[in-house]
Amino acid sequence: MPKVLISDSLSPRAVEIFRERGLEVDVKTGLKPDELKAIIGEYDGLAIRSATKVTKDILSAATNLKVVGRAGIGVDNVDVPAATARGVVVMNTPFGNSITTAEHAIAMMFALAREIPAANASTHAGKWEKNRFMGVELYGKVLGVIGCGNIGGIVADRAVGLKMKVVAFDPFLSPERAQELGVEKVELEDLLRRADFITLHTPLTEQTKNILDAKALAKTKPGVRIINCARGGLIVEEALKAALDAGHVAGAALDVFAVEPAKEHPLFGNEKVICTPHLGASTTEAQENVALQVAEQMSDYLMTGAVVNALNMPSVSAEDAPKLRPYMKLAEQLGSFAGQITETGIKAVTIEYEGQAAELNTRPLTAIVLKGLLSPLMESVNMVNAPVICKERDIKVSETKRELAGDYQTLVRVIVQTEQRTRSVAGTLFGGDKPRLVEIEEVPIEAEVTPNMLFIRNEDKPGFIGKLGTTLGDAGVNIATFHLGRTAPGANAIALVSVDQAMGEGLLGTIRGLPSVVRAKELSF
Ligand SMILES: NC(=O)c1ccc[n+]([C@@H]2O[C@H](COP(=O)([O-])OP(=O)(O)OC[C@H]3O[C@@H](n4cnc5c(N)ncnc54)[C@H](O)[C@@H]3O)[C@@H](O)[C@H]2O)c1
Ligand SMILES: O=C(O)[C@H](O)COP(=O)(O)O
Repeated sequence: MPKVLISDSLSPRAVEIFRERGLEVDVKTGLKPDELKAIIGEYDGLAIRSATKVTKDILSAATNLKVVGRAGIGVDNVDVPAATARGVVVMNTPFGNSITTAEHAIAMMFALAREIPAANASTHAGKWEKNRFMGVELYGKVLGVIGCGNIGGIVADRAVGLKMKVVAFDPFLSPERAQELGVEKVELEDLLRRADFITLHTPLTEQTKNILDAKALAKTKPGVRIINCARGGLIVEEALKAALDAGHVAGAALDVFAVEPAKEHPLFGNEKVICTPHLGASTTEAQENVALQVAEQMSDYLMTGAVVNALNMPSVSAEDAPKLRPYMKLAEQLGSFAGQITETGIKAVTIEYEGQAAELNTRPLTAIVLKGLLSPLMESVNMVNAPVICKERDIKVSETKRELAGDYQTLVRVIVQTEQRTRSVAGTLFGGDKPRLVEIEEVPIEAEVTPNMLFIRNEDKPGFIGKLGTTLGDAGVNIATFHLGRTAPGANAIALVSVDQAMGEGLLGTIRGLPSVVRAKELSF
């Protein structure tokens, strides 16, 4: 039974779902990195929010881990490349808390405009400072949205409803989407110059880090108010402090900080600054959503192989997973076969999908072909890291699809181009779910893949089969099945022999010495 650890505070719905779906689950929040490292080896899945840092060091001890599920959006607390290298799927819940976070940004904007936190504190203190707090209206003001994706888009929509003029900077925002949202797509400089309020909604990346630095802040409109409910690190906090102190920035509302938890901060105590402790996603609705989604996604993956919302693996829907299962087996066998008969550096791999196979979601199939292909050549390869390894090694991977069936209703062919030659192997499914090899190096053959196999390329001459049978018999190796194929009488032929045990190099040497044998290779699956 797969075992999951919940290491951050998640709605109890997550535990219920894991248990209902047949998984064992432990909840241990507030673990120190060393404590997490000491126990992570026990778990197949790790469910987190933003507090747990899934570092390379933690992953190095995660010997059984298959999936990290982020109940939320940002995965900057997960070393995704390190997880990918170890074959760990990283998934998030991209929409579950977007409305909640957008509402927090809007609440922060109102709070800034009317100084609600300071007015609240003053009133509670019995001061009744009616003349001290003079706000500004949002009506007719320009809101600059930096990053207009899910959350930025919802904020823009709400702001349009408040009769604000919304300008958005987002290189990936299409003109159609901008029009649909009723926002004007602008360059960053333009946004900085025009906005009365600026709200940030990008992920933290190399491009967005410090996007509001001293230079950018200097270009903003005097009296601008800034809201950050995305990630600390987008604003240079010292530069913001200087701009506030100089009176250029009228106020800032921060939900996120460069270092979290932020227990001390140069902006704390500044009455122009409103702070919340990373509460953007903290509503009962959003937490229910993300806990439920992450638990379902992780359970699906661990129990059925379905992949949804993964950042480092192609999606496989719960509906597709059973359809793909026999193909996954076939694709892995073909990849492994091709990998085992390939002896020199691979330059390119093409996977051809014909007939019914061409109608499938082929990305996971291609990923597992690559896993099969690379496994004989290196350790610790899986579907998650195989495409990355190919990229790193300059192995060009391509897919072709032909929906018209040829001799078989469904066919997958793996073509491997090495420095010296091109080799191919193709297979089909008999009866819809039984993988069969049907072609090796363009020679038709029909064979089931079994754990121990002998692959021979030979000249098509009389006497060869008898000699091979005798050689195997003399060595005490039982033949389970024997398949032959040739392109034409007397031409190059192939023998694929399924044997009941491994053979070893000594016996293979004898087989290679038999007349007519061009090449012999022991294969294991
Ligand atoms: N405070 C919280 O509790 C909280 C909650 C949820 C999400 N978040 C943060 O909000 C961020 C946004 O979430 P989302 O769901 O809207 O993500 P999203 O991917 O839907 O949107 C991000 C947008 O940023 C844009 N973008 C990327 N690079 C950019 C750049 N260099 N300049 C301008 N725009 C750029 C993208 O094109 C995209 O449209 C998340 O990455 C997460 O870090 C915070
Ligand atoms: O990226 C997110 O989803 C938010 O930052 C929420 O983080 P949290 O789950 O730690 O509240």
